[in-house]
Amino acid sequence: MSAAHSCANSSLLGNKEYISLSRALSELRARRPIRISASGESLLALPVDGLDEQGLSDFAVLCSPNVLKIVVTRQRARSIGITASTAMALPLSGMVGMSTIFDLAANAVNEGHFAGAAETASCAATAAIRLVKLSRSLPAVLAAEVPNLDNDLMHLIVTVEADAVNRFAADATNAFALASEATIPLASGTAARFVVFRDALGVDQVAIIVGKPDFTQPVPVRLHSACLTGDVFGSRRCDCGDQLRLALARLESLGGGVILYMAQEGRGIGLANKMRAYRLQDGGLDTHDANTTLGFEDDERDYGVAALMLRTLNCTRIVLLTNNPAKLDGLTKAGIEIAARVALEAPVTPHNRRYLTTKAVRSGHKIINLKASVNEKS
Ligand SMILES: Nc1nc2c(ncn2[C@@H]2O[C@H](COP(=O)(O)OP(=O)(O)OP(=O)(O)O)[C@@H](O)[C@H]2O)c(=O)[nH]1
Ligand SMILES: [Zn+2]
Repeated sequence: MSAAHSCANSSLLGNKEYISLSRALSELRARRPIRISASGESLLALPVDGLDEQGLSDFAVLCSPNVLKIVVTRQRARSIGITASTAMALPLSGMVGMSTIFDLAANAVNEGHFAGAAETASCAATAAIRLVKLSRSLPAVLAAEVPNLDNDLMHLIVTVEADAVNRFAADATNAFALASEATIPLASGTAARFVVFRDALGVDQVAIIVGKPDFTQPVPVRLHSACLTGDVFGSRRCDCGDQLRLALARLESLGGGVILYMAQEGRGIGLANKMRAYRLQDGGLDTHDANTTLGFEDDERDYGVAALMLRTLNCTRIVLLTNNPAKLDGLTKAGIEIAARVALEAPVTPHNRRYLTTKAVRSGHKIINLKASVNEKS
């Protein structure tokens, strides 16, 4: 099989914009500041996630005398009591420490430490959040206007344009190449071909061709988002592991099919943030509100990459195994023809009932077992 969608040209002689963006992303992952420019402004930005007191103090010195702001998404702003329809920047008073900053970014309601009123985040600040999100960090950054300094340190800081960030975010996940493939015998006795794609951010996405599907007919496909806790360890908080095993058995009984195992842990927020969301759920929030309290969408997934993978496999007419209407919608919009949907109903248990009910009520998941089990009880 040959690569269908090669990565954006990342050689040194390639696209300069792409190179500076991927460098900026590496800087953010290493918890170092970057500079983001937009018309009329230039900001230094640093992710809140993973920052310690020393990092905060170094950043404050670097930005001095300019005021530090914390930039949060509209969802996070709302959860700390600010009416917002865009990302917001909150000026900080001089003496705040990391615990206050982290509270503002992700924890409790804490409105007492803004030095001034919340402002609509600028283009550069909004782009900073977008880039930080690509690194699977909490969507919150510290930002300040670039101080009027011309020293060696300033020259070391990677600079990107806000517009370029937006182009990069849209393109990077959809530019991917075939990395490798191999055949693996499964415990059930079926052979499966694991085809690994790698996107331009270095993230691996896997298509597992189970058995020998007939590609001249609509191919049975399970589009599955990674869930370490459920898929590997059988967590009872969700139905993921059960659904994965049901899907595999179903594909085998249908003579073969494809599992797209997507690196979209926690509905796209990443494993660390999923654990943060679980802690908020332990405090009483449901799975949707926990995501938005952390500043994310309730579901951050995009199914465009899955559609590209299917196209690469010559699999554009499918039977989709799912209860999730957003998957049907996402793949259809990306040009995949869905000949039929097959439900994938995991057992409802006391542990997962609340989670499944939220999915049914708030995301429209079609879960008949849930109704049956509710009726049984009443
Ligand atoms: N943020 C968050 N993610 C969760 C939680 N519980 C499970 N997940 C993630 O939710 C995703 C579930 O994905 P899928 O199994 O593909 O499916 P789905 O959206 O439930 O739709 P189906 O196709 O019907 O299974 C996985 O990425 C899990 O890691 C939770 O409480 N919070
Ligand atoms: Zn799960």
